[in-house]
Amino acid sequence: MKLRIGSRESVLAVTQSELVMEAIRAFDPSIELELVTMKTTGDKILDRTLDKVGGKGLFVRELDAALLEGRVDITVHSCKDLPMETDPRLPLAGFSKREDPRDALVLPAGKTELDPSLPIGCASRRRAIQLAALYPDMEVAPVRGNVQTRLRKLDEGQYSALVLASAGLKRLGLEGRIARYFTAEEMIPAAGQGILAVQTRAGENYPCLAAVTDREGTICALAERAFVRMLDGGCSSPVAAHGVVDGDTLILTGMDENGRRDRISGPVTEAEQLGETLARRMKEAAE
Ligand SMILES: NCc1[nH]cc(CCC(=O)O)c1CC(=O)O
Repeated sequence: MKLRIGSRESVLAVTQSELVMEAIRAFDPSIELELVTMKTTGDKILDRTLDKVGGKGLFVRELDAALLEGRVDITVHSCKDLPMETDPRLPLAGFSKREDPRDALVLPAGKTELDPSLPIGCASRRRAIQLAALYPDMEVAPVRGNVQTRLRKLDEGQYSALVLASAGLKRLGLEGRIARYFTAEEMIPAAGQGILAVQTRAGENYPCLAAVTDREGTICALAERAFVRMLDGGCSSPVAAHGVVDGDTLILTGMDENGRRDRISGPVTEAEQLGETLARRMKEAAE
């Protein structure tokens, strides 16, 4: 059997797809794996922040098309880049074990302190809202591009720091660049941050994907995504959600677009309902 894996072409996306390929290979070494990389709209438009480009799923559209047209068999995504609504023709077949979900502060190479005369580079409204509370005196300016591009802009002196996902930095072997971790309470992560999602075509069944799928990753992805979906937040909305599994209990913390926070807990078997209930409760409180 041969399996073609569709991925964005950034170093991080390829590294993540290789993690999935390794798990599949360990599960069944007889499966022939081929990585097919492509640029997505989100990779091509680099001069604007993505909420200005509009439209959801800027990092997935081309991969969805390749999957629908049969040019690839599965696609690998950062869960947090996926739109909250999924095309019934392209179900999410597995969520991985979660890498560190926290956001992190990265300083320019050689620096040990924030330069107050330069902005913190961050293109996500979710991060910007929470940064304002953590660093009330610092300016925030947008930065785009893949992780390597952003780090280059940082090191060239355009920013005092960047806020990036620890997960991406760790997977790229760049953990050493992290100057400060924000706890998930200080900065609630994006829904699905640190989790990989595997997408397939409806009707296809790949038993090897069991090797990629993780119980806690799945519970958190489902609950966090349900929360954001119910609040009507896309992948570029400032809405944040973070789940923690403790035995059979899920503790889910959410933030709405006004920066209000709330928390719910309940059985892991009701992950999506907990996300929806928390969102409904926060909507009502905001009215
Ligand atoms: N939006 C870009 C993106 N998508 C996934 C990650 C990191 C990996 C992850 O969170 O799973 C990143 C980079 C970042 O936010 O720093």
